[in-house]
Amino acid sequence: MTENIYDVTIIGAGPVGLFTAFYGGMRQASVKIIESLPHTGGQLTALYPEKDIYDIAGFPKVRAQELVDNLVEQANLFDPAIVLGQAIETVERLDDGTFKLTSDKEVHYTKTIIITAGNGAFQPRRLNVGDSEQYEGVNLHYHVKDMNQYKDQNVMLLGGGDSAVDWALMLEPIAKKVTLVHRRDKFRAHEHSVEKLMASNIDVLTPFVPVNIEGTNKIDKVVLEEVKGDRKIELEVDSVLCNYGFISSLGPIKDWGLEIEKNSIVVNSKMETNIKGIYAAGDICTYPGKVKLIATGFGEGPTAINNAKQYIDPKARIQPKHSTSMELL
Ligand SMILES: Cc1cc2nc3c(=O)[nH]c(=O)nc-3n(C[C@H](O)[C@H](O)[C@H](O)COP(=O)(O)OP(=O)(O)OC[C@H]3O[C@@H](n4cnc5c(N)ncnc54)[C@H](O)[C@@H]3O)c2cc1C
Repeated sequence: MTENIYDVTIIGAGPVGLFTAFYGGMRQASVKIIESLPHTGGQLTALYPEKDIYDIAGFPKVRAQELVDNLVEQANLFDPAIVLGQAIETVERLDDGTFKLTSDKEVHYTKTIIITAGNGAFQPRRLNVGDSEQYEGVNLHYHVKDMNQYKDQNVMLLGGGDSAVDWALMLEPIAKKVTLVHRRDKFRAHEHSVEKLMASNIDVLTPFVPVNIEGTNKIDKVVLEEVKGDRKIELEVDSVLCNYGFISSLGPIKDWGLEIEKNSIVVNSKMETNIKGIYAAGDICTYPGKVKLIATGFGEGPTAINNAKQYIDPKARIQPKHSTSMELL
């Protein structure tokens, strides 16, 4: 079993988790990173992939998803194990001092843990209309895994943010027909995308909400109702893509015995929590003067790694060698 015990397991593959994974590799730790969503990137990918960020050191401007792609490329220099689609639920310290982490699907063994869980595990906000739950993964989806799955289909998208509008635009050339339904006349998405939407062949239905779905083995029909009106529309669909955003919750991590203050994990200047061997960094952690920014998390991750390294091997230096002295490839 020893080969399955990682030096560091990072919970959460947001920007801070990804950079922490890179840094762990640079300090020659074996690293596993576990994320509840089916993709990396945390808030950047889930909430604002197309927005430009201006306060990342060295980047006058960078698109959120581009920053995530770069962080993944940087982390992959050291080949960390990346586990997607698993929310970590419980932790147990074993007799030899290592930890056993249990997700909703698997167990993981590790010498140290760095929690970079942001606001907690992200889950898509669900449709909750009729018995919609039974169609999840059949023809009701919350993520696009493969655009070609929608080839020549009648696709209905629900939502008014960037994800809904961007996916509608991307699916338009592939699907037979795309309908976008939003409960308000005004879209929250980027102005430029909304302009493109209005000039496209996408059927935009506002202000409408789905009130019922009909089908047997899959959703065949969606019933829409006008908000504050009495118009009803029934539309036949092949697939429904719901983009109502995400909800996040610290969930079971709250019960691990960690010191929690206002939904954040209390750490000291070494990023240590009150449980030896467990560290926290990024939006999830708090200490006097903490600010929740990507830039601060990018400093906290390396601090956590350097101290975790010394926890595993008391002879290891906290102060790392400079990356410029590393020979890569
Ligand atoms: C609209 C918007 C604009 C922003 N603009 C800026 C900006 O311009 N500059 C800036 O510095 N900051 C900005 N921020 C804030 C920035 O996004 C956060 O500070 C940053 O995402 C924090 O990174 P993180 O890695 O700590 O957490 P997150 O990005 O929240 O990632 C945490 C990840 O951990 C996962 N996770 C949580 N719990 C578990 C679990 N139990 N098991 C497995 N996985 C788990 C979550 O699913 C999530 O993917 C913005 C935020 C928003 C919403």
